[in-house]
Amino acid sequence: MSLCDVTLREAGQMPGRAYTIEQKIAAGTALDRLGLPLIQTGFPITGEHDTVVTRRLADTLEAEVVAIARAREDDIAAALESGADIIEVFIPISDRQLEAVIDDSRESAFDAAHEAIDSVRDGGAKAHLTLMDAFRTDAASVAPAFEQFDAPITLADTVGARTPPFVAGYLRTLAELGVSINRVGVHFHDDLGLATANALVSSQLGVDRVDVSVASLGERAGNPALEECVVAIEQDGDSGVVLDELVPVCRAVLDSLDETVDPRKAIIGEAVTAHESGLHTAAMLEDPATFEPYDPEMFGGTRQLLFGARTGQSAARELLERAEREPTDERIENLLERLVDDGPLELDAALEMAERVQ
Ligand SMILES: CC(=O)SCCNC(=O)CCNC(=O)[C@H](O)C(C)(C)COP(=O)(O)OP(=O)(O)OC[C@H]1O[C@@H](n2cnc3c(N)ncnc32)[C@H](O)[C@@H]1OP(=O)(O)O
Ligand SMILES: O=C(O)CCC(=O)C(=O)O
Repeated sequence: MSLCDVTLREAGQMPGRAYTIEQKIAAGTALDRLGLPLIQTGFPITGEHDTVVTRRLADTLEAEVVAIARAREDDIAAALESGADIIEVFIPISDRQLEAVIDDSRESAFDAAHEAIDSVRDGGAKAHLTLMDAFRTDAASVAPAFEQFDAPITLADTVGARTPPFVAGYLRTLAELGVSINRVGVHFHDDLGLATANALVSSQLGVDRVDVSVASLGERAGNPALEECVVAIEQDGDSGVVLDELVPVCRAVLDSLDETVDPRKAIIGEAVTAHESGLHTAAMLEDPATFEPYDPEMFGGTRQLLFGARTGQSAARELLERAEREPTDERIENLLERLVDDGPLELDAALEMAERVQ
């Protein structure tokens, strides 16, 4: 399974955003440190901005650079002009989107996609196909695309309407209809807060490609969070990314784009690897895994043990022992009082206090 990062293209669609070319180049360059196979950079028909970003990143990144295009000659020409390695042609496939977006039939959309894919290949790029709103389309209407097109096909939950049980059932139905799941890519949105869960279910069922974005940046509620998918996949599998760069790269991308996340954001929030509860810190001094799901350092993050008003006798005793002081009852009480007054303190500062306390 390959992860495709879509941050640059999806984040650029968020209302009010006007990233500069240099911001996107910095973000794309940082992303490349993760060793991702695919980085989607933009939609070149929208203008010079996405064309320049795509061209510069296609010239410099190790990852294959993906540009998107409608199934139209002008879009394909613009995408080819941008120098993208892969051009991802997208067409609507649900009845609702066929009517409202292109006012045409599924057969005509397929015909346009065939022509577009031929043009992409004639122009020297690789072609991928995305079926918009696929997850709101009867599987029997989606399965024929896998017979008709030899390109990799991504199925999009364009409005983020689906749940993990639905996604699993949908992919199994496609398999029963003869589709090889290892040809399927998936693109989810987080409108129900389930994009990451949907991505993981798809990954477990053996899809070929999963689209992700840093901190879920993307249209409306965004996409599966890159950092959440990587850490979750790594619990029992291989995400294929450079693990100890994960947190630094995600933060570098956010900095480049001038985006912030809540301190409590999973994996990359500043607060999510900090612990102050007395029962937890006491046990974590012995064995950090007691109260954490993964070692943050494995992903380039840092664990923070804090000592203050919530510290209990066990942790105070351990601090004194580590500071090579006899943990008498009086000393434990004094240390706890000092921690209430001056805390919360990080481990080193708490140890210094334990060294000095009467
Ligand atoms: C699901 C996604 O996230 S897709 C990406 C969404 N991103 C954006 O929309 C980026 C910002 N958009 C834009 O800058 C503009 O909308 C542009 C440059 C893309 C297009 O602008 P315009 O040419 O003025 O057209 P407009 O936005 O009205 O698009 C409608 C046209 O696209 C056609 N179209 C829409 N989707 C497709 C498709 N997948 N394949 C082929 N044609 C399509 C419609 O049929 C319609 O064609 P018509 O003009 O011949 O009637
Ligand atoms: O991923 C693409 O190629 C565009 C389609 C998309 O973003 C979506 O359907 O949500």
